[in-house]
Amino acid sequence: MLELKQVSKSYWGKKALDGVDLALGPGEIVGLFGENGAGKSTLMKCVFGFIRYKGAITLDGEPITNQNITRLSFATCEHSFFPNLSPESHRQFYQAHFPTFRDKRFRALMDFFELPYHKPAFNLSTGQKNQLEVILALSQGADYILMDEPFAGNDVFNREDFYKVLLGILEPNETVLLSTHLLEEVEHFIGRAVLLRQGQIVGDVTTMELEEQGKTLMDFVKEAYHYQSDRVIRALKDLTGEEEP
Ligand SMILES: Nc1ncnc2c1ncn2[C@@H]1O[C@H](COP(=O)(O)OP(=O)(O)OP(=O)(O)O)[C@@H](O)[C@H]1O
Repeated sequence: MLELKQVSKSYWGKKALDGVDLALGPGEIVGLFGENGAGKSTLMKCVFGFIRYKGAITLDGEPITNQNITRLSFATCEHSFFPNLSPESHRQFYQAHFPTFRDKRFRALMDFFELPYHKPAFNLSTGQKNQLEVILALSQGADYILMDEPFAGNDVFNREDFYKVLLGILEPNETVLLSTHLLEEVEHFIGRAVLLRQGQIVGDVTTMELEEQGKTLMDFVKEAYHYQSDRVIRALKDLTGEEEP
């Protein structure tokens, strides 16, 4: 289990995460949602120890160190691959460094996305770079796969088909935490939705619970955010100074 207990993070005195408690169990596929600046990327960066934070993050009760960090993998829209290396060189590097590397999955996903094996990563398009990032995170052989807006800039067919493929290849003990703004696209892929607002968890629900309540993921997010549907009209009125007809 990946567990965050009372995790807080401030940047220059301003809170980005505020007392977050979250536990992810084996095999869960969890969507992490929230408005821009809600703290989604900060939460993931804390898990990997990229930034300092207050509170505790543990993996099966142990702190995350060099001993267990390979049980986690990360796909970020900021990209973490080596720009000068080709996908094939990444494959060889991962195979040498991660005993759990899933070569068959790597090749299957490379074929699915039709990525070139021998082109340096910096020569790939933005969408292809995202694909390589995701392929590496999924092939590392990690138990916990965290993805932060992995497909910002990818076309809709690629994204939708990818989620279907992902559901087909994930093994029952693999856990995914996926941050995205594309609620509708991942609604049928995830089993649980966690909602962040101003650094705090304001919603945590399984998709089965939503179904029982007859709600969509969008309903849930709007409710938890107290979304005001007249926001646009009010903003336009303020900007143009015009009264409503
Ligand atoms: N390096 C930084 N220095 C200062 N403030 C930061 C830094 N990184 C993030 N922040 C601030 O922390 C808060 C949370 O940012 P974060 O990137 O975690 O949000 P997010 O939910 O991932 O947003 P988005 O959906 O826009 O990617 C924001 O107010 C942001 O401005």
